[in-house]
Amino acid sequence: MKFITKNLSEIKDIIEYNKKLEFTDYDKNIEEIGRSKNIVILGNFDGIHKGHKIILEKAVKKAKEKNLKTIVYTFSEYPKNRQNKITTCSEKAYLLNENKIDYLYLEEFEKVRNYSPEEFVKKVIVDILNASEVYCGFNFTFGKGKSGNVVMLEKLLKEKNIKLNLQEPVLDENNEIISSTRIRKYIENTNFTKVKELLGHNLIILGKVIYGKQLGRVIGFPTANLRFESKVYPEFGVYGVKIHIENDEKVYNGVMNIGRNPTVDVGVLSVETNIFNFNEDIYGKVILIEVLENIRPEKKFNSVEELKIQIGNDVNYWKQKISYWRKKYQKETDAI
Ligand SMILES: Cc1cc2nc3c(=O)[nH]c(=O)nc-3n(C[C@H](O)[C@H](O)[C@H](O)COP(=O)(O)O)c2cc1C
Ligand SMILES: Nc1ncnc2c1ncn2[C@@H]1O[C@H](COP(=O)(O)OP(=O)(O)O)[C@@H](O)[C@H]1O
Repeated sequence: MKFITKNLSEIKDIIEYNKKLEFTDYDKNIEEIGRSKNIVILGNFDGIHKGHKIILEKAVKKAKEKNLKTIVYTFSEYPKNRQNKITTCSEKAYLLNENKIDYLYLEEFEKVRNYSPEEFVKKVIVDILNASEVYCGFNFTFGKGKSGNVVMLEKLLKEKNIKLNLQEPVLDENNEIISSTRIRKYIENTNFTKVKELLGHNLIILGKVIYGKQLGRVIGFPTANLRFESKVYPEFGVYGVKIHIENDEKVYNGVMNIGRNPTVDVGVLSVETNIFNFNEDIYGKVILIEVLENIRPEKKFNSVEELKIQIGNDVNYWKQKISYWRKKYQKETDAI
């Protein structure tokens, strides 16, 4: 997958994590997509849930049949869910690449926010994206103040000889519409069975390992700390996770704490993971965490000694669970 963006800082984590994702010149990529027609997929795609994946799959299949490229056109930072997004730009890029998209176009919202629906179709879909077909969901809106809906989009595209493929709502097992809003609630309530059912993958957290208090190693549980992003997190607490490390083929198990470390800290928000059977310096490396299960809420202990005992219990609990699953599913691999 290639990126079309002028804001490199938003995707630097994913580019470091996956060295195969080439970053090429903005102008060169714009020129490249202008050379032949493309399949364009429009939407915010927060989370890349099962509904999104169905649109992506259909678009990719069509592109293969017609020997065309797929472009996901989305906003890099969308004001509506700046604070409570499910996926950061880098996480979205990771998931879109998994779904075999050719180009990810990250648009600056400010640049197009005042376009009328007509202008948007002409300037973006026709002139820049060079679309032969467009895919989007039933509730897609566009243009100044969200003045355009899918009915208007279909009409405007038809005038330009572009076909619109509209995706009807995708339902979950209880016949409820799968939506980013519902998934956000399930994440906050730590209902990871539902999160996985609606996303079609485990909740992921991708980020660079930064320096913390350097106390973890002293109490016997070093933790790889990630910067706290403005996005939706499960409630403060301890979680069983899988960890993938940049440039490392292995998948590791571990336990993660999200919170303010009230026992020892003045309240800095942190996301930190103790990786099992691991002993390397990974400061500055990008890691990807898959969140599997809630173990317990974060707590203020009376002493660091008590905290240390409890972390030991958390680690043992999760290790036992892993060995139970390994036996049950007869898995040979290190990570569950
Ligand atoms: C599995 C696990 C559980 C944790 N639970 C708590 C907790 O309940 N309360 C708390 O104050 N800190 C908790 N922490 C965070 C520790 O306070 C933190 O890891 C330690 O202070 C080291 O921080 P550092 O990585 O910045 O050096 C937990 C950490 C881990 C790995
Ligand atoms: N098993 C492990 N789990 C997590 N980090 C580890 C592990 N082994 C070594 N490390 C390294 O140690 C660092 C964490 O040590 P820690 O004392 O908690 O320092 P900090 O407070 O800076 O995170 C990690 O960033 C990583 O580079």
